[in-house]
Amino acid sequence: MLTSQLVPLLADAVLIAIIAVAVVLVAGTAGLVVTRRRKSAELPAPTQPAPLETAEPKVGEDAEEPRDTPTRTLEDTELPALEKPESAQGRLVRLRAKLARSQGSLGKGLLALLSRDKLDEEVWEDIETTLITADVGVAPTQELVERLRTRVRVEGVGPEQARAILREELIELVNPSLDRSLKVERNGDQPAVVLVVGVNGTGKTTTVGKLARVLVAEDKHVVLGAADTFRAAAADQLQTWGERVGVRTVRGPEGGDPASIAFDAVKQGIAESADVVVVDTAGRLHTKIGLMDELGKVKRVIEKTAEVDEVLLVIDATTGQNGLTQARVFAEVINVTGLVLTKLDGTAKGGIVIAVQRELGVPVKLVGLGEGADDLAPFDAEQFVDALLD
Ligand SMILES: Nc1nc2c(ncn2[C@@H]2O[C@H](COP(=O)(O)OP(=O)(O)OP(=O)(O)O)[C@@H](O)[C@H]2O)c(=O)[nH]1
Repeated sequence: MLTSQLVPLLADAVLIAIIAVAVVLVAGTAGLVVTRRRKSAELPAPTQPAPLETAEPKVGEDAEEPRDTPTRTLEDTELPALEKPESAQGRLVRLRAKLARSQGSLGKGLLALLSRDKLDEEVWEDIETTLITADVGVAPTQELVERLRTRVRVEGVGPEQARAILREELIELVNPSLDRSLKVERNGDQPAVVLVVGVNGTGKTTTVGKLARVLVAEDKHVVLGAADTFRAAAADQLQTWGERVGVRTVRGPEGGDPASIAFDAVKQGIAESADVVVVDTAGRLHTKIGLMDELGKVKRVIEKTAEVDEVLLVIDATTGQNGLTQARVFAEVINVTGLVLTKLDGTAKGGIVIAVQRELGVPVKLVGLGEGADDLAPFDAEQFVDALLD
């Protein structure tokens, strides 16, 4: 009896419990959905890509006004004007005054001594001292004094002859017969390659920049290689030089392998059908064997694709005898084909031109006469001597 009464009661309780659980579950799910909806309402809606306009471009009367027509003006798109570098011819003429100013004491000093009424031993000694002080070097000085003595004895001298004789003998000493032309002509379908080397701070990067201008003035298509990965600012410096005259600079990561950048620059030169690729290298002390060996590697790697036509050694004219030592060591590791004497504007020691050519048997091809963009000139023996005697 009791059981028969309890069973329906239990069944009711179970039913109520099931209904309660069901209600809680439904309410919970609804709550979650609401919370999710709220959260997603707080996030920005995912952006749907705008449908692509597939309209074909039309021509003639069918063509629509380009979307950006009203804002596109000539001023908006104008590129910065490229600089027009000064032509190589006539640079030394312009720079002659600078040369005369810095080297005046050498030329005019010699002329004053040689024009004396009486040329005794003391005067000849003073002539020797003047030449040695101007870094002409001992052997060339003795040679010159010997020749002057002979000519004075044979021809006699007044002030006019003194100038003429001195001019002739100085030109002879600077050697006008040397080939000072830069090898910057394409070899078949390949660009000429110029490698610029030297110790730190001699003016390599500046010289490469200035040389690019000389070449652009000759209508050459130039590519620059920033293989000085040692000095952080060198690549930027070079790129700025290049951009001013519309020349591309190939560069790599800071501290990267200079040989691979040189290689890439030459490859770029070939791809662009350039006339000349000029490669700047890091300044290296001639006493550091590892760095000097690296130069040989840079050259060999370039030679996998192209011939190296010029290796220009940059020497700071203000460093005197040290410049000669550098020249000697560089020439031992790489076949130097030309010398660039920089900072001739900052020293009275122009005699280094004679000394360094003698030392290497390689001609001075370019001279740096200032920090101005066009203050690099092809070297010319006669004009150089004329500037000394001006
Ligand atoms: N007065 C004068 N200064 C020069 C001349 N050539 C270069 N310079 C200056 O010399 C300094 C060094 O020049 P850089 O071209 O940076 O020398 P660098 O050999 O590339 O230097 P590293 O990369 O450190 O080896 C700069 O201040 C140049 O402006 C020149 O003919 N006359």
